Amino acid sequence: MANGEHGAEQAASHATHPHKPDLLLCCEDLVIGYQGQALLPPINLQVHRGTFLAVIGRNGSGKSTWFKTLLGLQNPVSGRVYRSSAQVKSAYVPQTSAIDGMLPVRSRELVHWGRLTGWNFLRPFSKREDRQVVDSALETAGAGPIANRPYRELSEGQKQRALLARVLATEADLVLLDEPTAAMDAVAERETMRRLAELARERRLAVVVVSHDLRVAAEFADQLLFVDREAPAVVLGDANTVFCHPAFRHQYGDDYCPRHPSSGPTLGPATG
Ligand SMILES: Nc1ncnc2c1ncn2[C@@H]1O[C@H](COP(=O)(O)OP(=O)(O)OP(=O)(O)O)[C@@H](O)[C@H]1O
Repeated sequence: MANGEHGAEQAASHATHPHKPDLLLCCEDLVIGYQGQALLPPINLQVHRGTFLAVIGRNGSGKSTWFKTLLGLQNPVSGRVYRSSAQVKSAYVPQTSAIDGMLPVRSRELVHWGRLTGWNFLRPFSKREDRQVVDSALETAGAGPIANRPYRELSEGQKQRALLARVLATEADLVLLDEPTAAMDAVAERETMRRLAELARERRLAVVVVSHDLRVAAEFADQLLFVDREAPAVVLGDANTVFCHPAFRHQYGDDYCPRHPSSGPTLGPATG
């Protein structure tokens, strides 16, 4: 997660957007990349409360870089990221855990820390409300049974659940998860994605997840964002729109597209 490329440009890339109900975040002609070199065509999209967006694409296509740019950890090459208000609270679980695996804490404490700021972490479980939120987050993430186990003794998939619970306990408006199910078995992955979709709807959160399981992503996400450096292309839409796009079929084949179209939209930058 560490990134040394903060700069003066960063402040300019985040500004308050005129109020719109449910709008949390907006990318406007956002070009992501490094050292001024674009990785992808411009990204245009809006992230609203109550929605679940899955980001898909081959390795190295720029998914994590987009997350880092949304979070202000990486400067855009050009374009803007707007938040609808300065109060929009984001939570992020990076792809490779930034949590030290040797930390001598139980999962429950790790989740509780997600709610604390400053030195408060020295006063664990001070409020009943905190305990309830932590229990609910552990339950939602399917981490209830491992709540009292030391984090360092967990399997990778169990660690992912504990980290997911930690993010949920922050009660953020916008939750960004970079491959949260990568180390889970197929049953746990489906269950986690289902819970995330429910969470988005019930708690009016925006959940954005990077996933390499295309069918599970399509089953639960409201929209897919497909990014591809080879075409290059950025395609936003429902599963059929994305899976039948020529750039997607070029990478993943025709099997995902129910129409198997012989011709489709022109290959190239496509933003939604
Ligand atoms: N700090 C950096 N400086 C320069 N290039 C970088 C930096 N970090 C990543 N890259 C490059 O940017 C490209 C996109 O990387 P990114 O991690 O965003 O891909 P990804 O889609 O998340 O991949 P994966 O599915 O493998 O996690 C890659 O070619 C990567 O090598």
